[in-house]
Amino acid sequence: MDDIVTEHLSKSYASGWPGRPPFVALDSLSLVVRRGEIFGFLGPNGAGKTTTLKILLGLVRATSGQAYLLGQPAGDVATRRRIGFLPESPYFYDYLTAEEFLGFYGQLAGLDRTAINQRVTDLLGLVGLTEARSRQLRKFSKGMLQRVGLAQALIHDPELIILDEPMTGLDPVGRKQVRDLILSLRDCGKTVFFSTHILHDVEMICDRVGIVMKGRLVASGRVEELVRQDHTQSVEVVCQQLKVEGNAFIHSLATRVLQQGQQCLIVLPSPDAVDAIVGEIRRQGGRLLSVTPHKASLEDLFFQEATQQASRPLPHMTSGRAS
Ligand SMILES: Nc1ncnc2c1ncn2[C@@H]1O[C@H](COP(=O)(O)OP(=O)(O)OP(=O)(O)O)[C@@H](O)[C@H]1O
Repeated sequence: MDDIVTEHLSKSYASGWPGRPPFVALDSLSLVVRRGEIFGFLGPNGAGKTTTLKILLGLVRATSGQAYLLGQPAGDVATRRRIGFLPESPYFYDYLTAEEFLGFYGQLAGLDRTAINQRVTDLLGLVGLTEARSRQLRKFSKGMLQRVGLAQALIHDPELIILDEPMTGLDPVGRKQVRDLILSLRDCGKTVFFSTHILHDVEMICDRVGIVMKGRLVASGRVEELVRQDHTQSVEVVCQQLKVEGNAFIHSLATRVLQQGQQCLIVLPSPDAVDAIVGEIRRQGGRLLSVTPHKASLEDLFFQEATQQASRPLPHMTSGRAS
């Protein structure tokens, strides 16, 4: 079962200037988030992440394309009750205590007093804020606020949880706490869809990832699969007692050659040339010390896509209506 499906989702914003074409924030974005998985929606600033999330939640209307959540069209009111949402910059009522804040959202969700009390206790425990139950939110750190915000998104025990940049602005400890929370939500059978521009968080916890750049989904899949697709995997060969200067054969195969004293580092663009280089090192009387494949990371893939997208002109609509 798929919890989120988007089909050719596009969104253009009116430019606000007469004669200037609308700005295309989303360009035919199709993705699928499966039940019970953690899906990271990764992209740089302005890529269209928040726009996508707002469309999913029915807060913004797509210019074209379809979006379904839990099998129903995005914006469906009954389905909204089964979804939890943490916005990028949530507003906190400073003078409420954590308990009052969550109680307020419990009331909005239509829970009765007994259910609210139980839920608030459970959630404060889950997010590690039991001790701060009666403390006003104005006395909370940023990390604590983010965790109470997450508790707010979970007050009605939703099946699908959508989080907009939940780790942004947190220190490493705060980020780990939020990551652990997301993992524990998956353990409880929830589906989590979160946007971020922090690669490390995606690599650490996501089952699958979608990379969005300039409104387009440029890659999607399991992190290992995406990285494997990347053919730029390089290999570092380290050897001794080899004079590389003037060796045209080595220079023709290597992307980088560094001689430091007796030691020499040869970087190859792919594993294909390893045999030839090792043979040449031996022929020249060198001593092979190590051959280390450099596994391409999500970061490499991200930057590769970013560089390609940067050379693409900004999307503008030439016709059609923006809303
Ligand atoms: N209401 C709006 N009117 C006009 N342009 C908008 C509007 N909302 C967003 N945009 C533009 O659409 C593009 C995508 O914005 P969006 O907020 O979806 O990106 P994002 O990936 O969430 O970025 P960030 O990580 O900075 O929050 C940006 O260029 C933004 O300036």
